[in-house]
Amino acid sequence: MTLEEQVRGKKVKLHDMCLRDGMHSMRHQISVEQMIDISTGLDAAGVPFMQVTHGDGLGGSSLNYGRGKHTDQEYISAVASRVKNAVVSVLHVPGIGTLDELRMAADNGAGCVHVASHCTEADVTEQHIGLGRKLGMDTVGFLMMAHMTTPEALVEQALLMEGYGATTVYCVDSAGYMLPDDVTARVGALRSVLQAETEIGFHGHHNLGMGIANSLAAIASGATRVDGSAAGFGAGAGNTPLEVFAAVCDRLGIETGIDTFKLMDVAEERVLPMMAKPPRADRDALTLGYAGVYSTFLYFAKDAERKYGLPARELLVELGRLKMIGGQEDMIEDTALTMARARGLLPA
Ligand SMILES: C[C@H](O)CC(=O)C(=O)O
Ligand SMILES: [Mn+2]
Repeated sequence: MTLEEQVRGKKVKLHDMCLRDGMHSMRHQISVEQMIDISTGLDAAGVPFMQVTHGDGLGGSSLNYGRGKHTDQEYISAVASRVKNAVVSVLHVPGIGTLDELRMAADNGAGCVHVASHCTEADVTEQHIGLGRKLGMDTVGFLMMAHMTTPEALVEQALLMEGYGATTVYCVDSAGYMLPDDVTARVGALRSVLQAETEIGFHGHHNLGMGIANSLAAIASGATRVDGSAAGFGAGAGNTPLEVFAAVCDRLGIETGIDTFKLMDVAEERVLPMMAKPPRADRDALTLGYAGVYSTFLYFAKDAERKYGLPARELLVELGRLKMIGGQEDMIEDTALTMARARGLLPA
């Protein structure tokens, strides 16, 4: 079967990430006014879900991850009180965010939660998925850095999340490392084992320029939810550019319910002007995808380059070799210092 034959007529829910994943590229400094401008535009374009929080999710505003311009509560309440149809979602990483913060998000109008863990650590999500369900939220298990484990092992983790109550489970290509066959293997494995009523999602990064191709592979393998960002605004080289993906879906007969021209206008007129630096696969962002490194490490590595004269690309390759994962942001500085000292860039 051709790809078109595999996907034509499928119904897919697109989820915009520019106001959450894009936070990484803005060092978490998006203003409430920008949030309102963009979220109301996305809503009018018919985007069914949009995510709003600090880039690292609820409670992310900290020394380790970077302080946010506003609190999560300010962002969530501002957006949720203005959008008419879209569901406002939050990212929630147990250990960064607390159960109280999840309650706060629901109280302020968030209707969906992505409960995230590293792809081999789903057991930390039990209480949080349970609370999401109890609060009546659309509760999603979000398995990050999914390239670091096998399809079979990913299925085991997804089964845990499903058992805790997640009604959707995501395969997350946090590093933008996967190629379409990697996505097909993982999403296909999830689809063949999880219950029929459990939805499968895919969240891509565009570090190797594969966001669109990988999202199509996910749909062909059974995913019904796909994340992307207007104007591609996300960590690393950005997420799957949502307006481009919506246009591709139109061409292939995939039903998204989105007004593609309106979404293009939001990307062009509201998101693009906000970006200090539009994400692109420069040599550092490309290295994330090439070496399988967490996309959110990009700006930390660029900071280390400025401070110590250590090429960001070389630091990222080392972080990949050390298999550093989300939550180990403090180790970026540590590794940079070790490398800089070893190279005589700093006193021993
Ligand atoms: C905290 C990360 O930005 C979550 C995410 O979007 C990813 O893993 O990708
Ligand atoms: Mn992401």
